[in-house]
Amino acid sequence: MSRRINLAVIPGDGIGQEVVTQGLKVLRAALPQDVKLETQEYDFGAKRYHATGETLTDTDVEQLKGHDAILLGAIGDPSVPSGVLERGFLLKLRFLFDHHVNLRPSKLLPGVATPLAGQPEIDFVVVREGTEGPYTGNGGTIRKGTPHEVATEVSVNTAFGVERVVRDAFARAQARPRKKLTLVHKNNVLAFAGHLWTNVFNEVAKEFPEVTTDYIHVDAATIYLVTDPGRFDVIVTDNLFGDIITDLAAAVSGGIGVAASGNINPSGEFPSMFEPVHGSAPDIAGQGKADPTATVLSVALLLRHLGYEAEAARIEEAVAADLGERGTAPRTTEEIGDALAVRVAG
Ligand SMILES: NC(=O)c1ccc[n+]([C@@H]2O[C@H](COP(=O)([O-])OP(=O)(O)OC[C@H]3O[C@@H](n4cnc5c(N)ncnc54)[C@H](O)[C@@H]3O)[C@@H](O)[C@H]2O)c1
Ligand SMILES: CC(C)[C@H](C(=O)O)[C@@H](O)C(=O)O
Ligand SMILES: [Mg+2]
Repeated sequence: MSRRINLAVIPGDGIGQEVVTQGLKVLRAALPQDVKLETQEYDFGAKRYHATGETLTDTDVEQLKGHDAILLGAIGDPSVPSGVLERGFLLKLRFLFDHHVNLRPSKLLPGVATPLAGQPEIDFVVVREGTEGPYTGNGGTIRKGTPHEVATEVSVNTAFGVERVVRDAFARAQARPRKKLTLVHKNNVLAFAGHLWTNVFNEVAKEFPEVTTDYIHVDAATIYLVTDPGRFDVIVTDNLFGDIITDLAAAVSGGIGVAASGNINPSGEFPSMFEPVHGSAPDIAGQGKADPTATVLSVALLLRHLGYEAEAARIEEAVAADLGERGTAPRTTEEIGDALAVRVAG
């Protein structure tokens, strides 16, 4: 295991800086003395865009390649046209660094409020494909701005891309106690892509006889995520469906403020990037209201990815203990970060 972590830190926009500061605080508290943490901060986001017109240059990409991992707060700001930073920075980086496994765990911890009735058992992982689907920018517009405008946004699904993420999801299901994998798609309507996903899923399933499998249409999946989330163990799904169901998954398992994610490049060819599922939350930015827990849990995913399992587990235990005792009195972003850092260090 490397005893040095060379981390790229991208606070980004809105609440990004606030939550990343707390994430780094907890990271420092979790690391043993002999692990040297080197961080380099990058100023990607709205400010840089307004100053230079750039979102992510070739030079930036080369520099980012030199890091062991990336910690991102969030990107996106009302002062920048929608999509410019999301596509020009975030998706560009996910694609260039081949982050094809977008890992989004959901666990309802004891004592944590959920809008669902009772206290259902929620402990599942969504493996969201991260480089294909309707996200690739394959589309166009004709007769723009006229009453006869036509817009297309093509969903790209390759056998190569689907197979590698499905295989990853099977391996993750195999490693979990329940060993269950659910394919979520919409193969009754999106027949071409749905056929490819279903076929690949069924083929790869033959290599994992211990894994129980099922299939659910994405619309029905939103029902079960609310009425029977305990049925899920690992879910594999395409990029857009995964985006949508993981916000819903967050909402039922403690809220968007505690939902973590990893954009993983499993081969290690490029650094993986860890970030909260949420965005830059301009509605609460700069007010100390953002919950940094999602970022802290993303730091735990980052540590696990780099081989620091004990440190990752300690962060998760600290979060579980803190959430269990939170009560209703509101705390600031910094107060939550401090409390977590103390628990982790203690
Ligand atoms: N990975 C990313 O960088 C990322 C992810 C999602 C959205 N975005 C971008 O962020 C901007 C805002 O998007 P949005 O409003 O659709 O989604 P959002 O996730 O930023 O906010 C949705 C709601 O959740 C709340 N929220 C989010 N994070 C929270 C936290 N840590 N603690 C407490 N409440 C929190 C917000 O206040 C808001 O009410 C847009 O520009 C969007 O494109 C970026
Ligand atoms: C901001 C946007 C590009 C992004 C996505 O759709 O993947 C976000 O919603 C997320 O969930 O990380
Ligand atoms: Mg999203």
